[in-house]
Amino acid sequence: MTSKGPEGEHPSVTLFRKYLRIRTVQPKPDYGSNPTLSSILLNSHMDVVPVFKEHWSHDPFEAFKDSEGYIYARGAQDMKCVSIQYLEAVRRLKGEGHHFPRTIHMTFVPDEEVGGHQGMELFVQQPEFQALRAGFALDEGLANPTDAFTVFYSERSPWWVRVTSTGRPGHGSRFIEDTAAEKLHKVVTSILTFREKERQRLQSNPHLKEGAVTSVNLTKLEGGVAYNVVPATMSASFDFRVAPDVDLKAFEEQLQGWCQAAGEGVTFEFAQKWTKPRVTPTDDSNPWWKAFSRACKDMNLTLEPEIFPAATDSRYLRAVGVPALGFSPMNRTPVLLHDHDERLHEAVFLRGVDIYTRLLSALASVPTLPGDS
Ligand SMILES: CSCC[C@H](NC=O)C(=O)O
Ligand SMILES: [Zn+2]
Ligand SMILES: [Zn+2]
Repeated sequence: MTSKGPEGEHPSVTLFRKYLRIRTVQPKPDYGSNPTLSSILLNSHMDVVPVFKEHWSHDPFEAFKDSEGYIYARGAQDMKCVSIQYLEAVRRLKGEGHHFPRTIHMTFVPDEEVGGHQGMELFVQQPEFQALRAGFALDEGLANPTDAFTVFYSERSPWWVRVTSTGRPGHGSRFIEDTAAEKLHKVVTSILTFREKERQRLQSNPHLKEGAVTSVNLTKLEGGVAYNVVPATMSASFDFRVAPDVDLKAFEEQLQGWCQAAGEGVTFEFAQKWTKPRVTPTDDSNPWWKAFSRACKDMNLTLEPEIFPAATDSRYLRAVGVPALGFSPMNRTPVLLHDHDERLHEAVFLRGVDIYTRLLSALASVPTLPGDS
């Protein structure tokens, strides 16, 4: 028996008819694609963050679907949804027999959640990456609880800073001068004062979104050996997320200034220091944005362009000159990445496949650009 297509036609006949529709007429045959054009890169990371199983309503690795259609799992939003949506959209386009001028590549990379140092950071330096000839990339975004979809055109730079303070040790019963703790306290106060200023700046200006200001959190305090021993060294660790418009040299000098003002023997070191923030233009000067936003408009989707508040692999792509947008098509969905009970409604997931299908057609059809060889 031969299987029949949706309209009862033999699939071989359907394929034959699709081939006939491609206008390969001499003297200007349309072979469908143009491998000299730069490609579209669809990136997603495979790793997920750890879970606190006891806080979950369902096993985070079972992908339980409740009676309403919510799928619970670590990675449901960040970002296994996107990986499968890419694959399904490409499968659909291939199944429908589409051919586009530009090649679409998909990358499934490791280690994004721990900084991408053995993942995308390394990959973009390899000849295999160059060989993809990526002209534009899509990567992850965030859910949006409203009807709109958020799209990210830049990111804040992660600066993970450890401040170490050294001072005079001694017996815990005495008023010792110049202790590590009091100097560290000064630095902590300076940094938390800066934090409050940025928080206020964000709060008082409705036009500013989270990613447009610099955030910082005190995330670790270390030092000390016993109640009655004044330690000679103590440290405080901070997670800074520096807005892309900040002068990074001046910002580092500010850090230096806070440490110096606290006294002798206060130094800082970096555990992460991103210094190449890039912005992908979101106006019609950027043909990729034009195609992306146009396709969204055609689907009646409302876009909210923003700066990604944390860090993704997009920063490595943008830094090597590949314009990138961070987009996870999840509207009417609370932002639950890295949270307990991370979940996604199946209808939102499926609509995402439709959205990518349209977006990919538009992006892979962007006509020849000056940069294309
Ligand atoms: C400094 S690399 C850390 C990358 C991480 N990415 C996702 O959460 C983040 O904390 O933003
Ligand atoms: Zn992610
Ligand atoms: Zn993540």
